[in-house]
Amino acid sequence: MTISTANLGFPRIGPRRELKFALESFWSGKITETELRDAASALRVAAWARQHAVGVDIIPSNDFSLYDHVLDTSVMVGAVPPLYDALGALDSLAVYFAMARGTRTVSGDEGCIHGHNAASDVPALEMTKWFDTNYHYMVPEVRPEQEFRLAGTKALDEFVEAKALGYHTRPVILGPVTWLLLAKSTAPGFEPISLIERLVPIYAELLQGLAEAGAEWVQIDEPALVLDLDETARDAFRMTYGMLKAAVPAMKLQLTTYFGGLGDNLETVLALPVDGLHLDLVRAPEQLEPVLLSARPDLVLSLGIVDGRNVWKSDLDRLVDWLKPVVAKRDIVLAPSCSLLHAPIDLALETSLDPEIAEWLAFAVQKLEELAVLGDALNGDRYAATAELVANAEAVAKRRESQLTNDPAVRRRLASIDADTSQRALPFAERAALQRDRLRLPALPTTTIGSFPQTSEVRKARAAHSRGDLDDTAYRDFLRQETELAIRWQEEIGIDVLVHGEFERNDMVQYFGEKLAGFAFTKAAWVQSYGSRCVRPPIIYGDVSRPEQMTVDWWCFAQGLTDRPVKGMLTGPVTILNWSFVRDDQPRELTCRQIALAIRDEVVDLEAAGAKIIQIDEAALREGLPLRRAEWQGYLDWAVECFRISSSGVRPETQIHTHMCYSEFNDIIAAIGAMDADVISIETARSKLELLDAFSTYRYPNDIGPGVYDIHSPRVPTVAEMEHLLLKAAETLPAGQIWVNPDCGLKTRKWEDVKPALVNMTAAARAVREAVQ
Ligand SMILES: CN1c2c(nc(N)[nH]c2=O)NC[C@@H]1CNc1ccc(C(=O)N[C@@H](CCC(=O)N[C@@H](CCC(=O)N[C@@H](CCC(=O)O)C(=O)O)C(=O)O)C(=O)O)cc1
Ligand SMILES: N[C@@H](CCS)C(=O)O
Ligand SMILES: [Zn+2]
Repeated sequence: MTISTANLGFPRIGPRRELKFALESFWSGKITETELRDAASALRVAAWARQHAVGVDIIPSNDFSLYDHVLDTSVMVGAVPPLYDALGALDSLAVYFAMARGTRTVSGDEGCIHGHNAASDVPALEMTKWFDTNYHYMVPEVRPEQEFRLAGTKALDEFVEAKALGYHTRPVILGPVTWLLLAKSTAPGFEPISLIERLVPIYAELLQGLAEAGAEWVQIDEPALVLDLDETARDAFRMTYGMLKAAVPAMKLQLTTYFGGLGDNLETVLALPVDGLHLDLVRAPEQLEPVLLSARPDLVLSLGIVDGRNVWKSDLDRLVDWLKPVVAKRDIVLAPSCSLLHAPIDLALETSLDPEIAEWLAFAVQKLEELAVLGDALNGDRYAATAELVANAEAVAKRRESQLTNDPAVRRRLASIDADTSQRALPFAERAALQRDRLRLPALPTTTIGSFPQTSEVRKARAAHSRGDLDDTAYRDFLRQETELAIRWQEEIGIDVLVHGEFERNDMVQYFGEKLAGFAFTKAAWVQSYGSRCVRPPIIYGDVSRPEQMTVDWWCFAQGLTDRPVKGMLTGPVTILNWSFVRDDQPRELTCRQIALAIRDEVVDLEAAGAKIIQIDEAALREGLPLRRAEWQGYLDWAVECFRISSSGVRPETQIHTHMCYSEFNDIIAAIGAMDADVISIETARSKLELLDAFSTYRYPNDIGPGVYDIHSPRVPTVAEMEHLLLKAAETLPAGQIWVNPDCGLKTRKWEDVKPALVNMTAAARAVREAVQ
């Protein structure tokens, strides 16, 4: 029986974020298209060389993208909405980046995503989260009259590019069914999946081209197969793969699933005429047994056994023991559970981690090395792999036994919490009365979500500080100056509840990761979030606690400058958990409860320092929902409890806010209600407040700040527009329940956009106050 190793996708951003810098230079006119394309090619070449050097047998191509692979697929099949027609050829960079970022005739702005300004400008496509990851894709848009054509040659070009270098790759393509299931329709009631028969011939043509160029296998990603699917979607899978196999019999198809188990889709999948099937055995190890029982003997199984979504070394001995009986019976491919897009590239670049912790970790390159060792070990060549297996076993054992992961005080504290810990002392109505008396805010109070523009001066100062070129005092003074300017300006334009601006924070999760015990943070472990934007998720390796205050000094400084209330500003436990690499040696909910207690400590200290309002952001609570509906309630129960643990240590007169972006609340509105925040600010501007229906139908009792200003666009909303939205909100909700704020934080915007927008927002609030009182 043969055993080979495969990769499903390599990180694209580059070990030193070369793609980010090339893109941003191109967008600001500093480099040409040729220079951008050269930089992209250099990254692909380096990635192939690296994977080859590590010993991966099956190396992917077309896993690279200049912005997003879902957008690449839309362009490939000619699904470019007519809005972009005038901008150039369908496969031109002008059209591609217009779809990704919108166009803008005013000053060049790297951060000007998702927006447009002048009448001739076009908006970007909608952007949303890729399954349950922190990666965002551009939502495909289709119409009932949609026609497709093979409009892009990227998959073929990259296969040929690799081949010319001597790498015989397996091209990766996003499958047609998943692409359509992710698409949105411009016509109400029209189901994009009904276009499947028109789309499949384009894929057949692509496969034919790849086969003629010499490709033997193609990896077709269909992660939708791990979701709850109806019969229409299952029929679409049957029809698609039947048609593709019949059209291009010579091409071997590897159907690739990840982010979960096939569950009730298993029977459908095993009946498809594909040649290979990839399973995510990290998320769903239990599916191996039924697959082995029922799969055709000639179906090549690709076993995703190395975690592509986390940073821990695999336990190779355990995997060898588990897989030995399997490889004795059939050909298999060993692979990461999913594309390595979601992992940082190379642990070797990370020079300042505690060596004890570094020894427990594997980033993308190290994960591929693990596969090579496993391949050797399972190929009967245990001897060749012995040294690596021994080293791996030692590292795994050291992590298991390490004192660093275990803090008895945290465990004792967690064991002592009871129902009161997650319960405010009074119900909302009574708290609200006390808060009204104390805060004396006008009707429809104005506020913002927390961050103000992270200008390049702010980032440069922080970079200089961490390099040691700017001392602590100079850095602190610089941040104080920025904070003071922000406070003065908010007072000047008449915002009612102020924020300090978050200038001291590199990121809303990483900042806390750097201050909490049990977390390690990295310097170079970037993971793409969208386009050129990246994050460095902190690594939760041990029991979490808060050794010292994290935000109180900054809040005190800001509050000391003004008589108006300044919000304390924290990231909530669920969001910190969902945007970190989480330890895999205990349930996630246990880690989340530990974070919740740490955040609670900060909330209590902010109150003791005098904060009357404290915001605990839970931007990632909604997106953390499991992919299968049957698992939602279990997650929501502990997620809501964790938020409540973090927010319930304060007196009734202290007002707790929360904020959620990417809000699609209809199906979880009861859980949002159960969080019992005094005020919730949500993203609504883009949906023209449609989201408020969920709150009004549910009779959400607490206060709500529906975002009236779409911060994803540099466009300055007019007073009339925001007035209209507020009046519309007042038709749906009692005016006394409404706050006035933007959709989200303003860190990616520029001051020149933010200032007029917030001036208009306060004017709109004043006008509506008069109208509704
Ligand atoms: C709300 N969002 C967030 C998500 N996840 C998070 N962990 N955080 C989030 O805020 N998920 C959903 C969305 C995703 N949205 C975004 C929005 C913006 C970014 C972004 O801007 N990322 C920055 C990096 C942010 C950061 O860590 N900055 C650091 C380091 C800055 C840096 O690059 N410094 C340079 C030197 C600077 C100079 O000289 O100019 C260097 O180190 O070389 C900081 O500010 O200190 C990005 O640039 O990609 C991400 C997700
Ligand atoms: N307080 C954060 C929340 C973003 S979701 C900010 O304003 O950037
Ligand atoms: Zn937000």
